[in-house]
Amino acid sequence: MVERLSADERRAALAKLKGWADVPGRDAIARTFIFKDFNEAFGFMTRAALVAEKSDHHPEWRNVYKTVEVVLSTHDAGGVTARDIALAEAMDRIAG
Ligand SMILES: C[C@H](O)[C@H](O)[C@H]1CNC2=NC(N)=NC(=O)C2=N1
Repeated sequence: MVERLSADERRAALAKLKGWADVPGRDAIARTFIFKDFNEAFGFMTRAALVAEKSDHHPEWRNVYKTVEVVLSTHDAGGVTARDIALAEAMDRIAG
């Protein structure tokens, strides 16, 4: 059973990530990615989806043209866990 991060652990994790922030009123983190065009945005989502599937940990995301809004939280734990941080790191790497 993966455990929710404490507030301190989450703050430290956010400091390591690029452009992720707490979601007000919810135990989740979010980042909005803006790409050159839809092709780049969807390519990002395709690569991130493969990582999500491989790690069995999936994002909540919304894509409008070149923008991808991502929210990460571990549903089974009811909040942010190490799995969310790992997926956020992977997304940051994919987005470059
Ligand atoms: C059965 C499957 O392993 C679980 O439902 C996984 C799938 N992907 C998941 N993704 C996220 N974000 N949180 C989960 O708790 C979760 N659980």
